[in-house]
Amino acid sequence: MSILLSAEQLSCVRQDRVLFDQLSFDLPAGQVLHIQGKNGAGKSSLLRILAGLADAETGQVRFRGLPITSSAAGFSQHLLFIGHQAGIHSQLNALQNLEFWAALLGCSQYEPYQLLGQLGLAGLEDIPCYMLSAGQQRRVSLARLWLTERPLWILDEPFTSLDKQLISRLEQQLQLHCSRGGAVVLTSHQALSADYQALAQLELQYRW
Ligand SMILES: Nc1ncnc2c1ncn2[C@@H]1O[C@H](COP(=O)(O)OP(=O)(O)OP(=O)(O)O)[C@@H](O)[C@H]1O
Repeated sequence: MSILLSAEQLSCVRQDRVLFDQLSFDLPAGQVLHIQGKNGAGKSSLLRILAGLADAETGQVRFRGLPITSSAAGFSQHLLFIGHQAGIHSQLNALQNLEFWAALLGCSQYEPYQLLGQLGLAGLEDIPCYMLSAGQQRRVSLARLWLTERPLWILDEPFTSLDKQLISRLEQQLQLHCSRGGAVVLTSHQALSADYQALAQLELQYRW
């Protein structure tokens, strides 16, 4: 399998605390990398570095062999990053958020009502997102995963606020993405339950 993403000797310091040091790994196409660790261990910091949103103290990140800093704009075309925040426009409704992302992600072949139905949002299409529950807002946010062909997904706590049914549906989508040659880096405090063709675990130890 070809390597999509490589972390090489990454070190990260926040508030004079070394979160991780000399961290290296490869993420092949088809793999899910599940990053775990206690609160404050540095999981989100690592994801932001992998996504090119923050700098490491040392080391570098490569996408398909090239440093992501060599073409940040090019790299971002291959990446879907969903952080802690839902990242939705709260004044817009679910349908309008979908339209925005579909345009941004260059997706023209999708059935918005069908997708929202799949995500358990049927009947809620016209309500401004700020009126939705936390789990419903998370569902709207995750709709992006059904709208993109970008190969690399970096997802910070994607299962937060989701009920069991949606967790299962999301895991199916991750499996499908990997079977198509994509790869996923995610953080989660809970174990993954689907049967992934390639699943790697990385535990970040909390350092004082
Ligand atoms: N931008 C920043 N400036 C200063 N300190 C930061 C910054 N971002 C994170 N930190 C610190 O780095 C440490 C790790 O934070 P991070 O969010 O990466 O942890 P985490 O493992 O994702 O935690 P959680 O499981 O609670 O989400 C924390 O102590 C935090 O206060």
